[in-house]
Amino acid sequence: MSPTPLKVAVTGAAGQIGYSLLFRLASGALTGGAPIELRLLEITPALKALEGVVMELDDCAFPSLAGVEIGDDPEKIFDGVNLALLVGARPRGPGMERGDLLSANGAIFTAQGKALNKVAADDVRIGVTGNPANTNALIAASNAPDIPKERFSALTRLDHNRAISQLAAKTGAAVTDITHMTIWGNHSATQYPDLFHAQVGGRNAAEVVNDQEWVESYFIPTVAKRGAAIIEARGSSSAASAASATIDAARDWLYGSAENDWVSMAVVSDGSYGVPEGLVSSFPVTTKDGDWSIVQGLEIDEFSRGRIDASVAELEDERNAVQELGLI
Ligand SMILES: NC(=O)C1=CN([C@@H]2O[C@H](COP(=O)(O)OP(=O)(O)OC[C@H]3O[C@@H](n4cnc5c(N)ncnc54)[C@H](O)[C@@H]3O)[C@@H](O)[C@H]2O)C=CC1
Ligand SMILES: O=C([O-])CC(=O)C(=O)O
Repeated sequence: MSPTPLKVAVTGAAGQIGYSLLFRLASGALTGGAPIELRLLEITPALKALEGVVMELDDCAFPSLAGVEIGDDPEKIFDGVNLALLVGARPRGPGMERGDLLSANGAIFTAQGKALNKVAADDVRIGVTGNPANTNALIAASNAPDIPKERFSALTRLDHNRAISQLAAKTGAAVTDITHMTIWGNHSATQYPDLFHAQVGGRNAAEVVNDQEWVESYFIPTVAKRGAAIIEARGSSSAASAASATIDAARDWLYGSAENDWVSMAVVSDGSYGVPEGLVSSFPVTTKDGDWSIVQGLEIDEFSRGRIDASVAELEDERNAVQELGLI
């Protein structure tokens, strides 16, 4: 008998990220080919477009796709889901920061948090991609009091992957030689991609690069502002790379991160590294069997401390703003 399919909800399924994400999920990229059932949530006016996407999913005849359900009612779509990928939200346009989306998108995550609280499976994990991702995860978690807060995370894996790619290009190493990369803080222009703990072929990345000017003036801003550069070039925000990172993050969370390495995930802070408890902030984490733990004991020098603190201060401002809006 084939195993019970993993029930995965995707919100905003008719959007640009959805158009890449659904086909990767259905082809087995998350489950390694084990059966997956897709539960796709959209707003009512987008359901017709979503029907077209489902026709295309059918036409791929993916062996691992065990079923697809679509709808506009979160309580129906989230019923019994083991994983919810919350992608659906308005993207930013040119000249906007992701934080500008707080009030527009915050309400979506209040309603979805409540629905997940009511109907999701007991083992549910919730990954938030929709921006501003960290604070949307905080909103969803705050509205789902029966789901442990550790089950919510926000996506900084795209930033993590961007940082790996930039470091590989600079050093001539293969991406597979880059390990121990960390994104700290918010998925925003204040994020801190940290080269001081990263490694290239087992050697300290900052020492291999040996160019603090490149780190400060090129590497950090290129990674932190990559989303804006893509919007500028493409006219719309990153989609296929965001879908790919959403899968990388979910796969590692459910099935475990690589031995002798770590990944970046925005998770609820327990106070580690001076990040106030309760904020959803990106940390170096290892994952195993659906649980994550923050890597402990890393030395944080003055430069890194300043960068982490600046991003965390922005997260505190976002938390205050959504508190004032009554969303948490
Ligand atoms: N964390 C990250 O690394 C990244 C996050 N993003 C964010 O992901 C989000 C989605 O991006 P795109 O797919 O490009 O946007 P899009 O506009 O193409 O698609 C969003 C979809 O969400 C749907 N939607 C809106 N409200 C909804 C609701 N209440 N329930 C269900 N669906 C709803 C819309 O109808 C639309 O089809 C944006 O907020 C974007 O900024 C994008 C790239 C990277
Ligand atoms: O920049 C944006 O608005 C979309 C996004 O989050 C990213 O590409 O990192």
